[in-house]
Amino acid sequence: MTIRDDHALAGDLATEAGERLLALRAEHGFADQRALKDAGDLMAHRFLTEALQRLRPSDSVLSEEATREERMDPRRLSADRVWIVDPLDGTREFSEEGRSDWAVHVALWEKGSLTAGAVALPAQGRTLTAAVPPVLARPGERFRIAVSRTRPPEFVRKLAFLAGADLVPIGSAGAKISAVLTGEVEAYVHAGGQYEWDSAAPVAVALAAGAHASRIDGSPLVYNQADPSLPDILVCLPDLAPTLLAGIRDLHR
Ligand SMILES: Nc1ncnc2c1ncn2[C@@H]1O[C@H](COP(=O)(O)O)[C@@H](OP(=O)(O)O)[C@H]1O
Ligand SMILES: [Mg+2]
Repeated sequence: MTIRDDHALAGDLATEAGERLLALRAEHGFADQRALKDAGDLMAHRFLTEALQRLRPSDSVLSEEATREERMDPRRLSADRVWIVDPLDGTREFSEEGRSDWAVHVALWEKGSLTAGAVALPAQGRTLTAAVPPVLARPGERFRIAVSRTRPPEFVRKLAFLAGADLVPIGSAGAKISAVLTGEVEAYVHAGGQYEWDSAAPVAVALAAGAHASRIDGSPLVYNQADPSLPDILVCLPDLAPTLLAGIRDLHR
């Protein structure tokens, strides 16, 4: 790979890591899910961090699979450019045969904002990018809210009831945000725990597409913090944001 612009690099790296994960899945099989998860996380992390080290040697990297010391490296906090990557988001789903709700996230944060991002959905055969973002659908009468398959927040069921929406369980934050952007659902709500790498790349794509993306209290999602915890998020079609934010506020009173 030669030196390319940051958008192209994000897209190429996410796509290539995804292709390697598909090959690993085919080769490894699903008999030992724990081993498949670990092998996928490690292989994709190594591929992305080695490629970024080679192609962007002066940039910092924040990866889910880095060691605690690497994640706490103070140079990241004073850096102008930080790649925020989740080598395998939806690790659980990656290890389940037939599931396509897992993703590779590659985002670039520069001086306070996300300036490039790509989400590869290898088992869906596509990569969404902030450079060429999807065209958003218009909301219909009734709408759908994507939630975690395994950790749906308690209040989201009530929110869906109040808003007249259906809940759609999907694995991976990247796959859920992508589902909002491609019209499979209209919103994604999460609370109770998550990290910067779970949302940076899909949020970069969502914002470029003109979707709403914020914390569930409506405040901005802020990246490259000392503590990478970013425990809650709302991504939705822009017309639905006022209703959903008001509903969430009422349920938390
Ligand atoms: N309560 C929680 N605490 C920490 N991480 C959480 C979480 N809920 C979801 N996540 C992370 O967010 C991603 C999407 O989760 P889910 O599929 O349940 O919606 C997963 O990333 P990884 O697969 O990269 O670990 C998962 O670990
Ligand atoms: Mg993740």
